[in-house]
Amino acid sequence: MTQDELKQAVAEAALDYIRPHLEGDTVLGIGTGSTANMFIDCLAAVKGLIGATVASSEASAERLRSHGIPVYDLNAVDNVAFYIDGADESNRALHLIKGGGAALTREKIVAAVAEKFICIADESKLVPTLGAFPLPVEVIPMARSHVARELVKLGGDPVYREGVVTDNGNVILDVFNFPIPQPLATEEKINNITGVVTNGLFALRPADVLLLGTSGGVQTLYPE
Ligand SMILES: O=C[C@H](O)[C@H](O)[C@H](O)COP(=O)(O)O
Repeated sequence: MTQDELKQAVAEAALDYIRPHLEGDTVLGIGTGSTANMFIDCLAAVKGLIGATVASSEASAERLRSHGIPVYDLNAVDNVAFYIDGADESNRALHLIKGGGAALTREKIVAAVAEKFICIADESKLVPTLGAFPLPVEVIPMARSHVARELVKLGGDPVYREGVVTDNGNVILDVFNFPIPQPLATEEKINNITGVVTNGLFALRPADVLLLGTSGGVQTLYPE
């Protein structure tokens, strides 16, 4: 199976997973990226079963609206039942690296609010140790050089993602050559650098379930 076919399979599996829990007023959190886009397209077929969505990026909000699916401001909802999103990497504890599409901060906010975070990914994303994928860090623009120097002190090799401005008006540093054996400690350490908005590690709030697309079918993984 191609990577796109695996992503389509997990998007459909996510819909099957949440469908029995949908009530007319259920609010869903929707992630960002190619896998989340496939989920949005699946959701369109059952949009009458949900109340509304909140989106982790302007791009996802636009795609949801194009299907006639209502998108609310997060401040206007009391509860988000499920957050469905992809990832750039996951380990077996379901700690993730996210932000390849620069949406990490809003993704982290919606994930923090959600009762259950369902991660959807193809099998290439499951790794023993996080960090082969460069870790995205969202940074206030004036702090870029300072944060880069601090990331070098932590042992990484930060690279400015040229030409990218986040939905929040900030910039991204991608940290290369930075294996992450202790995601919780690393997430906290990087977030403590002045000028960092947040980093793409989701360890303090990991996924609750990973639907992993493999050539043998979709596997349902829980944190180990
Ligand atoms: O900022 C982007 C997000 O964290 C995405 O969830 C992540 O990059 C995975 O994207 P894709 O589903 O396109 O591989």
